[in-house]
Amino acid sequence: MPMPMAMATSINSPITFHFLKPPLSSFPSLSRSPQSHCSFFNSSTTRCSYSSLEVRDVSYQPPGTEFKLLNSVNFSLPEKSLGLIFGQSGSGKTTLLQLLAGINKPTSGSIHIQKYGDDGSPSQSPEPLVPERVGIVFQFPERYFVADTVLDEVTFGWPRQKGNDQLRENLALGLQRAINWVGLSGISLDKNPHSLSGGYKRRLALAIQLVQIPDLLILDEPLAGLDWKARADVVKLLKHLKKELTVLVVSHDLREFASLVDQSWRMEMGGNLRQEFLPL
Ligand SMILES: Nc1ncnc2c1ncn2[C@@H]1O[C@H](COP(=O)(O)OP(=O)(O)OP(=O)(O)O)[C@@H](O)[C@H]1O
Repeated sequence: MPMPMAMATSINSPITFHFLKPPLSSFPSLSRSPQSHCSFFNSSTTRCSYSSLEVRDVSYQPPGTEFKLLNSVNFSLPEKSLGLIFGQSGSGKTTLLQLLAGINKPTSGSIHIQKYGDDGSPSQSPEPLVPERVGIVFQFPERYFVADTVLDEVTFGWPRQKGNDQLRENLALGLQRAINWVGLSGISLDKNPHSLSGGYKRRLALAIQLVQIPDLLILDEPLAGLDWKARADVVKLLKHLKKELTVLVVSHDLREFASLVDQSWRMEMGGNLRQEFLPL
């Protein structure tokens, strides 16, 4: 494993990095740019601008096959909210997540971020959701850990060449924020990721996706394989994260997510998505 560009000198919070001057002792709370902005018209009326993920008429037919896995999928998810997709195994949920993450391209339809003004109408042209701005945590992410230390795992994809100090400094700042944010700051960065508890492995997988704040954070079955305590921990963490991020979850664990879900959809066999309250 090559040495990471950012070398931790202190393994407990706060993390410090050789190339950061001065060493960080605190970091700002997460903020997204652009943020939603509210105007106050009178004592009872507040109008806010906001952005929304908009999926329009998305269909997907794998190349070389004759059948559609997704059939004209439509939904919107406003920023800083949590949406949950549930449905039968094999209905197409993961297929949809893969399109949102840019792993595959829709056969037809569009996936955009649309900004809205105070009056609720679009304030500019929709922007495509770019894969670099999407964080995705697959099912059982710990199975894909490749490094011997937490620090190497989290910095694995970082640029290694010299001469890009600004980028590396930004990544280091983002890393410190992400580590604190998911509650990993008490964990030694020298620890082997595979020796972490189930819940902490999931936190690490989340931290990796949060170094650069994504426009959309996607989680595929985030509670799968965890014991009851770790499941409760992850749910609590997501409750916190959704205040700042747009989160889309695919899960069968409807009861545990019920208190966090802002919108939900059922994926029906044949790849048809329809809005539906959680069937609890
Ligand atoms: N590239 C592909 N070519 C052909 N069929 C595919 C391809 N990818 C997925 N499928 C099929 O599409 C269907 C939907 O799969 P998908 O993984 O999206 O379902 P899912 O709803 O996420 O299921 P689960 O809840 O079990 O994870 C399945 O029948 C799967 O076998």
